[in-house]
Amino acid sequence: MTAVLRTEGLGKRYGKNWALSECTLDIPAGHVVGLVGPNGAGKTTLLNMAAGQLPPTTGRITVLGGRPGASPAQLAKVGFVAQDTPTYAGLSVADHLRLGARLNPGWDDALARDRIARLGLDLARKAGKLSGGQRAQLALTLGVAKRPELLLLDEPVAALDPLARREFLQGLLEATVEQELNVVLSSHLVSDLERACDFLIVLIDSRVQVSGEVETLLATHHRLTGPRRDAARLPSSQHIVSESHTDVQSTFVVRTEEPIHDPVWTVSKLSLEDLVLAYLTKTTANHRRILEVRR
Ligand SMILES: Nc1ncnc2c1ncn2[C@@H]1O[C@H](COP(=O)(O)OP(=O)(O)OP(=O)(O)O)[C@@H](O)[C@H]1O
Repeated sequence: MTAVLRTEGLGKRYGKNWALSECTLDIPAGHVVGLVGPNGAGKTTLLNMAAGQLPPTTGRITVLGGRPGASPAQLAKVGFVAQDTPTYAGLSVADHLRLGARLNPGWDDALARDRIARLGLDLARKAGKLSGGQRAQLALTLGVAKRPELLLLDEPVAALDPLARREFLQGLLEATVEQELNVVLSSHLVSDLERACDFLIVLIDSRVQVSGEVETLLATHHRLTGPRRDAARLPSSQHIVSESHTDVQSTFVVRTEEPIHDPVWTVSKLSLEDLVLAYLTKTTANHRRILEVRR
C-alpha cells in the first residue's frame, strides 16, 4: 500500500537555523495522524512541505506516492488548511463555496452545503464577520469538500472553544470514516489529539522524537518507579525517555518491546499526554546539559 507520507532525512534550514532536521517518517494509509510539539518545533514547516508550498533543503518527501505540488493531479489529492484559517474577509460563505467549486475538480458541493447548514452558518455572511471558530469551520469545510485523499490541518482547533473543539474533531472523525480520508493535524495540545488521532508524531526542536500508532506507543512505553538506581543499570533493551530521582527513589519512562520482569519496579501505564511530556522533559534536560557544557 502506498504510504500517505514518507520522508527520508528531510530538512529545512532558514539561514543558520534548522526548522526541521533529519526527519524520517513512514505513515501508512488509514490514519488520523496527530503532529504534536511545542511552539516552533517545526510542525508548520513539515506540513508546508507536504502541501508542496515549501521546498526542502535536504532529504526527500513523497505524499501519496508523488512529489508534493508536482502536478495538478497531486495538488487535487491533498487538501491543506493552513494555520491562519485562510478565508477571504470580503467574500461571503456562499462565495467561498463557489470559489471552491471553480478551483477544485473533485468538489463535492452537496457535502459542502450540508456541512454549512449543519454548522448553522449563514451563506450570505462575509467571512470577515464570522467568529474565529466559524472561520475555522468554513476553512475545514472547504478542505473536506475538495474530497482530497489527504487532508493536512495546521492547528485547526486553536481558535475554537472547548465545545467547538470537540464538535470539530468529531466532525473530522466522521469525515475520515465516510470518505476514507487520511488526515494529518498539528497541535501543541495533546489533549486535542487524544480523542481524534490513532497515529502520533512527536516533534520537538525540529526533530522527530517518536512516531507510531498510538496503540503501539502506549503498549511499549512504561513508567518505572522504585528505589534509587542509576540509569546505567537498566538493561539495554530499555530505551530511557526520561528520568527523575530523589534521594531514595527513581522514576524512569522507558520504551521497550520486552516485558519488564525486574521486581524492584512498580510498572505503570502512561496516558498519551504523559508520553509526550516524557519526551518534552528529555529534550529540556538535554538542552540544559548542552548549555552547561557550553558555559
Ligand atoms: N520563514 C521563516 N524564516 C525563518 N525562520 C522560520 C521561518 N518559518 C519558520 N521559521 C522557524 O522555524 C522553526 C519552526 O517553525 P514552525 O512554524 O515550523 O514551528 P511550529 O511547530 O509550527 O510552531 P507553532 O506551534 O508556534 O506554530 C521556528 O524556530 C521558526 O522560527
